[in-house]
Amino acid sequence: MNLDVENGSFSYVSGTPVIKQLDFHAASGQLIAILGPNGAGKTTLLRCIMGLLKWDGGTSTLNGQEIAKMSSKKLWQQVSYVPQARGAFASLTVEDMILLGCTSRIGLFATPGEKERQLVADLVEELGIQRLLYKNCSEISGGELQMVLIARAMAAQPQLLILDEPESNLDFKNQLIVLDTMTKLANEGICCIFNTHYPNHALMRASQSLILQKGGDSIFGDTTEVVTESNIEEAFGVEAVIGEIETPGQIYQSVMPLRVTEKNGVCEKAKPSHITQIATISIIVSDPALSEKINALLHNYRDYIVGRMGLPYVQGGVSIINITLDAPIEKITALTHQIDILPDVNVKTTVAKKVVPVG
Ligand SMILES: Nc1ncnc2c1ncn2[C@@H]1O[C@H](COP(=O)(O)OP(=O)(O)OP(=O)(O)O)[C@@H](O)[C@H]1O
Repeated sequence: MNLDVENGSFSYVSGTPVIKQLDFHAASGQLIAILGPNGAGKTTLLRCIMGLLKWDGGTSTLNGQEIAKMSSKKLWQQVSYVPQARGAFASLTVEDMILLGCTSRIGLFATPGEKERQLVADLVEELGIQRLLYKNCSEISGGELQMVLIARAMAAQPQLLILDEPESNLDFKNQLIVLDTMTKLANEGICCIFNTHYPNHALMRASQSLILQKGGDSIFGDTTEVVTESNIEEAFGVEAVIGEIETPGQIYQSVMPLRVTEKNGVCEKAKPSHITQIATISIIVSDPALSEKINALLHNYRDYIVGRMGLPYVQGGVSIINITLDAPIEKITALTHQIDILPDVNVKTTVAKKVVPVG
């Protein structure tokens, strides 16, 4: 699956752009976060991508085919959308609401069979909402409805899952369930794109991020080059620090907002360093199926890798990979992050104090 937005521009009112000349690429297996202040245009962007709003200029294509020219049947067989869980919802049971997600595959007037009911049972179990199955959607909370809408979208078994603030409204546990579910789907090859108000969630899970600013400017790339302290300040007008929280199993990056600065400049990707540093990255993988994904990631950084040692420790049920890099710090950080967001992988990077000027 490949989704491409080329030169996308949109405004509701002529002369007041919401999105300006956006270029954006998403592929199977990616989990992509879209960030930006309230009213920047994140929902508008999702709606433009899916053809629910018409770009003023530019196109979205899915596997090379322009979305605006696709039949809605063909589009919704491949794409599922989870809108924000606001407003009134039809008086359906949770089970029937989730079964609706199957209609793009089995047809609107077909009766769902045992296979579809089993799929719904599996989904509610995965999302921890079994207790809601026979309740009415009008009698559940906003957060519960959010989980039901995610289950409905997953029931369609899409190639591309687009979610508008899926973790808003949810408590810590359900936020993690949603993040884990999106991560799992991405690792199964689905592409997930989600709007979020949590830069931490982008840092924890997203391989790529897009920040949309008020006025339509945007920046897109690897999460570590986009979700930076300076871009948070430019886009949100908030001074913030990105720190690390170390647990025995993992190091997490976390954003702490400090104060309102009202700065409102243009976001930029982190500038490449003119020095390289020697670093070792130690990886412990407990799921052998992930080795292929890690190899593909390492291949992208092959120009910087100066040493590599793999040690399958079968008795312990893990594989240990040690990588030595000579690379600009942002490449070291980016590779560490790409590995870190994989499930069942521990990664630890040590950077040597000596720095080497490039050239
Ligand atoms: N149908 C509409 N007609 C005119 N203006 C609109 C319409 N929908 C949204 N807007 C405006 O477009 C801008 C972007 O709105 P949008 O909902 O896409 O932002 P958002 O980034 O998703 O916001 P939030 O984070 O608050 O959910 C806002 O200024 C909003 O007021």
